[in-house]
Amino acid sequence: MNVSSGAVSCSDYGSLPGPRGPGVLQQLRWMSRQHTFWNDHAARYGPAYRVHFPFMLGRIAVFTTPSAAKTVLRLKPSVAHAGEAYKVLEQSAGPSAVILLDEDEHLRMRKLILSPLHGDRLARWEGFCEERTLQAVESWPIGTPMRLRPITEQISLAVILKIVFGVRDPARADELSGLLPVLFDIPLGAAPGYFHRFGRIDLGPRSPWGAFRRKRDRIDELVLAEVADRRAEFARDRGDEADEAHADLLSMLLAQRDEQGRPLTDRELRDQLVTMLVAGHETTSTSTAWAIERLVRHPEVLATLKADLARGETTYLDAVIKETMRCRPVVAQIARRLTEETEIDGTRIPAGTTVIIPMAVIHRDPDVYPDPDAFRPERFLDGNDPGGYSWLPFGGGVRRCPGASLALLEMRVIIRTILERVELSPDRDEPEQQVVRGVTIVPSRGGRVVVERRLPAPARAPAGATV
Ligand code: HEM
Repeated sequence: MNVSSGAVSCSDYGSLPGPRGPGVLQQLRWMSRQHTFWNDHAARYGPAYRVHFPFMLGRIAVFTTPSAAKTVLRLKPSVAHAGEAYKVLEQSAGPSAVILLDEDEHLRMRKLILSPLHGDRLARWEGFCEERTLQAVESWPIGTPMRLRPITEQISLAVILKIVFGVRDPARADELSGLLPVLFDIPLGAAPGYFHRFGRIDLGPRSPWGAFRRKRDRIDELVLAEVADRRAEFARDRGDEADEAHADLLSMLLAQRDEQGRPLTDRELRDQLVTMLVAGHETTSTSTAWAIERLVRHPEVLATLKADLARGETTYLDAVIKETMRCRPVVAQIARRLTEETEIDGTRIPAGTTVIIPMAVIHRDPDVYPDPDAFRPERFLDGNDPGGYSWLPFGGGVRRCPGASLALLEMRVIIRTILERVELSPDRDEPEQQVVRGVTIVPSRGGRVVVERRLPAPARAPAGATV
């Protein structure tokens, strides 16, 4: 058995409190309001409780303290399987996607996809991101409410398409961009197909699963056509990744060989590419929209940020981003399936149980974040940062989001560029509600703002060169 440190006496999973109602209702409630579900239950049952989702995960133990998060995220990869816990994503991501693998297979694939996401490689995308943001800002109407989230989504999508494919064929990239939302904004009628094969009944293009499947098949065709073109290109000129034309993920994956000298299969390539495209833009664009949603409703924070940016400083901007991701985490929880009985915060959790760490609750712990509803970036300044396992928007341990540095870079560039070029106000005073869209939590009205006026370009060198 795995044992967490610090436990004095130990209780069993069965003694954990939790709702008595049917599991189906528990799961439906979670699906409609993930963050509220975890918070309401924590308020009622305390820092450790159990729930049951019959169509997904089954028996679940929920832990809401930073110390439990630390224990769970430091468990050996052979004991805590994230791939198994995220199995519900298989219909979008594909069975060989890095997020669905565990242990050695996971480690191998993760190493491969990390190559283009290293800090020093990322700087090259900064100029492209700024350029796309400026193009978008120029077309914004003055005085008319508009939704920010679709705009930030387009910017992040353009960036991730460049990083993943390098984009040789713009028409293919455009068609792909239009189709991708079906993989994360899952139509209600197709949702049962994610949980069970009985939900995957194709009654033609107008049936929910039929429509979903056809779009997914078309995405696969487009991705595989790109893979075929690039395999041919690779065989011809063997790209050097130092050369800009081969700095994308696909070029890097094409060059990989396993111990037997075999390249990745088409299926493996498709699953990594699609996962990166989806995971790599929806979360980032939503977080960016939340940051602006929070800023326009907190004029004093906005003024401090603008003054800081005008001095060429980005410390406060980083604190604003951290505070946004604390109080509006776009992913509400992370999960691990235990392969062995494990003791967590003094409770023995049997093998086969899924352990959930809901960031949506940890980020609101008043002992760590006093007055948790207040939007206060100062919490993260001057050594106040509680750090460690209290701030987990990107998850943690060996499964920590590999795109975190890219996401933070994009958020910095997009927020700074927008604030330097336009003066924004909220379309109404009330904050936007947090609503579930697929696997992320988005602003209920899309992050609506009004452009009050345009601002003159700041006297500052543009960000790194355009790729
Ligand atoms: C604000 C933006 C983002 C947020 C909040 C976010 C959040 C997360 C979270 C919570 C996880 C699960 C971690 C765990 O279980 O411990 C994850 C995994 C992952 N994310 Fe992100 N993510 C973001 C951006 C990105 C970007 C930009 C990319 C790609 C470029 C990306 C690719 C992935 C992948 C491939 C995984 C699976 C990693 C693995 O299984 O080893 N994400 N992300």
